[in-house]
Amino acid sequence: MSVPEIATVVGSGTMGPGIAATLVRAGAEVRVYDISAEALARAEQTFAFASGVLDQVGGPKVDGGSATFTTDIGEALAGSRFVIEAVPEKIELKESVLKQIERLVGDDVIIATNTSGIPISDMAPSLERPGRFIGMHWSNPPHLIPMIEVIPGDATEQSTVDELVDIVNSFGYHPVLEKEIAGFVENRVLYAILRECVALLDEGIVTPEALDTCVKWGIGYKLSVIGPTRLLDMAGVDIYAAVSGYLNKQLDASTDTPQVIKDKIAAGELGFKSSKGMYEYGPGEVDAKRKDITAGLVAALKTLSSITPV
Ligand SMILES: NC(=O)C1=CN([C@@H]2O[C@H](COP(=O)(O)OP(=O)(O)OC[C@H]3O[C@@H](n4cnc5c(N)ncnc54)[C@H](O)[C@@H]3O)[C@@H](O)[C@H]2O)C=CC1
Ligand SMILES: Cc1ncc(C(=O)O)c(C(=O)O)c1O
Repeated sequence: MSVPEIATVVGSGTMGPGIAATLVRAGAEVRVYDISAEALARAEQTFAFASGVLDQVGGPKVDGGSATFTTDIGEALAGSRFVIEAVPEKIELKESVLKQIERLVGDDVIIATNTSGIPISDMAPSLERPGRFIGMHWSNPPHLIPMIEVIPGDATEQSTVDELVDIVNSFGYHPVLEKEIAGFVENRVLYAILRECVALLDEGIVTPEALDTCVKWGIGYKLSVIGPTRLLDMAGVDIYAAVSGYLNKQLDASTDTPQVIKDKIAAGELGFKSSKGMYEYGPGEVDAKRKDITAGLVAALKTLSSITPV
């Protein structure tokens, strides 16, 4: 199966435009919908940027893809064969948007959610046809991270799972089929790392710059080639037993969002979007960092795609 001829992206903030660019490159006629005209205007620009990045990467391209941007949900969903919801991570909002979508599409249309980790079965009861509802978790930036978690809920039909796996394969991404669990797999791992990182910073064990160097070169570089399961074999399962025996009980085990992060939110220090977060950014610096991150990911994607999978 190829990517559906007509697809709709609902919610066009950080994730929507890159998702749309990926689907368009795979040949789909994509309608991008958002309730906010301002968000859509920004999305047109980020979509164009993401499409340019995909040209730079130079992967397979299917002719005939196109994108239109609209604040009219009926227009966005008319004739659509596949819908990906990417509105903010609030369950009540998602449920109401999902219901709205379901009323406007055919019975056999797949409705996927890009939730970062809300269990699919928690949202499914809001739908009349939960069999066609499924988790499709893209990673940020979605046009450059070629892995998508596919998460069926209790009521998701097997045909929905199979079709989504085919769709993900059709644009050359790696589908990762998982059993349902809060946070799914990627964010459980990422948030275990981030919890420890924030604790180490808060305790003054390491500076932000030194932490980033340590994790990027000591862990990220290595894991981008070998993966954690293989890493256990390379290090030795006996080493893991020896170290985890004394270390696991010392690791941060807090269950709430750290106070230092709550303080930053209260101060409006949200990161790139407010020019101050964990770091502070001078004029033009956020754009420069975004460009460097894109260039780095493009180079790494090309290299990692060309090496033997381990
Ligand atoms: N930002 C990230 O790194 C990642 C986010 N996600 C998930 O993807 C989803 C979207 O995240 P972001 O793009 O970061 O959010 P965002 O806040 O940047 O964008 C959400 C967009 O949805 C629009 N919206 C709000 N209510 C709407 C409605 N009723 N109908 C249509 N559009 C509506 C907003 O105007 C906004 O443009 C969330 O569930 C998030 O957890 C998943 C992977 C990575
Ligand atoms: C900090 C953070 N949180 C969530 C996600 C996600 O995948 O949902 C990401 C991401 O990189 O995609 C993230 O960086």
